[in-house]
Amino acid sequence: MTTVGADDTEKNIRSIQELVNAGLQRVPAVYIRPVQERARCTSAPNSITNVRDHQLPSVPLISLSSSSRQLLQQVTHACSHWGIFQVIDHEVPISLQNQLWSATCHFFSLPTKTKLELISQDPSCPLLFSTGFFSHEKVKEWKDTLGFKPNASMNQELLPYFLRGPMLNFHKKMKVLAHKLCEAICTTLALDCKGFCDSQLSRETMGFNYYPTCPDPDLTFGLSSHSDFGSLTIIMQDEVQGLQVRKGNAWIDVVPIPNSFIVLLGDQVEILTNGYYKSVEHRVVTNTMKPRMSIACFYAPNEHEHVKPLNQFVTRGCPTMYKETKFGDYLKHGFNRGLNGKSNLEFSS
Ligand SMILES: O=C(O)CCC(=O)C(=O)O
Ligand SMILES: [Fe+2]
Repeated sequence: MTTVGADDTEKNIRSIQELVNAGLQRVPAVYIRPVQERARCTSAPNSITNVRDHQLPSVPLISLSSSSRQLLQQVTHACSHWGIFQVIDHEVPISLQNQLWSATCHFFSLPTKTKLELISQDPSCPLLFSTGFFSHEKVKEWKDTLGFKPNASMNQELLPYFLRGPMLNFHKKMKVLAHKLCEAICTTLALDCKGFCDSQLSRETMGFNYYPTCPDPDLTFGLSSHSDFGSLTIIMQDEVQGLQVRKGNAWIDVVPIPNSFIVLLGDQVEILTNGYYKSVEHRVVTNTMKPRMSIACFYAPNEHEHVKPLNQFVTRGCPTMYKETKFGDYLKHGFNRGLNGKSNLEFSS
């Protein structure tokens, strides 16, 4: 087994997966979190309970084939107490999910050089491969990501042949699911569904995440604590546990359930509802045993859209908590600042 020393790995890092496959035995310095930010640290001033130490509630599980009354009750509960739920009976064919998993596994099994060759430099190519979350982040995340940003003028021919079909078909099915979920959420808020969903789901992106095994999971995160910048995120995760959500003072594991999706409320829902529904803080921890993969579909307003609390959520007893902000500026601020809990909401405060 080759040993890759920390010093070899700090320049030009393109793929953490490649370093791990080459036998990396220590976490390189650029991936090491300051002590107070680590997952298991109990001496941090605002330290929160380690999820494994206590008997904690689990993330709500909702069947989309429930009666509409039951469905709305469950969505109301999940959105007002959690900002996250898992759904089953969603009508996204398991065969399509499996096709996309196989294609994604194949992509991540390729050498970094081949991965990069598959991603065209043509500006109309909607794909981007990266390590960590941002190219300029101070401490890197323990993950590699293939980002997909579909748009009307993208050249589909530039998508790698083995990913093209499953990716585009899955993206189409997930849009239908996103609308269904958004309509349920709107109904619980007594809002005009069409206008709300059309604007909040108009910017679509997908992230294919690969979290390699880590020699010392206590030192690093697959993805550090954050809330999503957009409105709604739907995640398909494999059978390897790693995603955790913050509930009060505890981090709770989102336990993998076969043929389910995870639904998360993002910051724009919190802004529009003036904090009535809140975005959920979440993170991904790594492990020494098995790599983890997830596919996240992000829905958000267009970048030119201005977002502010809707009138019906602003009352004398509940004055406006957020100022009007252009979503493009919110996004830019978040990307420049990096992931840090729910702090990006301060930009709109
Ligand atoms: O990998 C996951 O389960 C979570 C991914 C995530 O939170 C994100 O990409 O924003
Ligand atoms: Fe996220």
